[in-house]
Amino acid sequence: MLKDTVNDIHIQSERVMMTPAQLKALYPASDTVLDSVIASRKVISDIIHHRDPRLLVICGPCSIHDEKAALEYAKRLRDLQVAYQDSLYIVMRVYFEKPRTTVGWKGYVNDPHMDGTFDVETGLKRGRSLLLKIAEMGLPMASEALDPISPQYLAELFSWSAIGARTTESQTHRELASGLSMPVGFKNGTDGSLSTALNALQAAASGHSFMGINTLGQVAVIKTEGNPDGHVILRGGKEPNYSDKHVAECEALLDKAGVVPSLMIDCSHGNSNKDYSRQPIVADDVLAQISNGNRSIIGIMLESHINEGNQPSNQKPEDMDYGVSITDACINWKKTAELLAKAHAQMLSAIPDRQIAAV
Ligand SMILES: O=C[C@H](O)[C@H](O)COP(=O)(O)O
Ligand SMILES: C=C(OP(=O)(O)O)C(=O)O
Repeated sequence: MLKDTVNDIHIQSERVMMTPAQLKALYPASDTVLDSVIASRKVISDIIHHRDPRLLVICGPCSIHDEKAALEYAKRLRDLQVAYQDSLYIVMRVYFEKPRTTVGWKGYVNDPHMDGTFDVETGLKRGRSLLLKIAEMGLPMASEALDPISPQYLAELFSWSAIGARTTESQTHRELASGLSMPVGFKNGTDGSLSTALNALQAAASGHSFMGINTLGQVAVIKTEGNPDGHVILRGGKEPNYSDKHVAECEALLDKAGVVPSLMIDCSHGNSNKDYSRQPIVADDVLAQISNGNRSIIGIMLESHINEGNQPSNQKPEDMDYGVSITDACINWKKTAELLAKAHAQMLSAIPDRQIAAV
């Protein structure tokens, strides 16, 4: 075949995929699962709007690469979710799509075999099947909305989403967030810029019209209503930004913009200086702020796995250590359980003071 010298000159190949509707038919969600997703999105919205005084905890591996380990982690987390439900609302990070600073493995959907074969359709199938298994345990799940097409395949099973530090400034992601069915947190920029997240929050609260796909896989103009459950996530940048001084600065900006004074602190990434072992230090500081009367902090994020640290992603799956992250380093299960037990105790004492009127 003659190579077209005008169009697609940098495209090597294309593969037509099954539609979102076909994937959903292959891996259908039961009414019980869908009801629990609806209920958990409502709880999270209530926390963001200060109608529920509990602390939202988005906790789990930096990325999913192994179904067995993900399910074992989910079972353990579900036990703590039930045990601490009076004080914490625990949601598992089930991150299938990874943004990269330059290049690297882009996640379970993009390359599920981790060998550069980019078997996206298998990634979506495995992803949806795993989400259903975790949802059936009754554990709500969180993701990063990175690819603008994949939500049609997977988003109905997520209760919370993040727009990441590398995409908060992107119009595509703001439009996407404006139409997502769950609450969305916007990270500050990788350089620490708060205005990036604040602008995103405001942009996504508005309705937009943009090109996307529908559930039948057809290209469509999507008209959205705007997402009323946006909030900022402080994740640090050139320096950490979780201290009371940084929180006060963010509160002042939210106040000036007339938006709901709700923010989450990511204890990892720039806030831990990318040293996973610092996450409990950040969490301690945040919990102390809450104990001292802070009202705007509605949640924390933790990168946690069964075993600590991380390992290279370019090994054969059989050579990989079980339950160890292949992207950012994570705290292990023991540290996670200790941290959540402490958070539970501190939030139980703080909750009576957090019973403030709806915003
Ligand atoms: O949370 C994960 C990482 O911080 C993010 O995907 C960027 O990773 P990278 O800098 O290793 O590419
Ligand atoms: C990529 C992530 O975070 P950030 O956008 O803050 O780097 C993440 O939470 O996985």
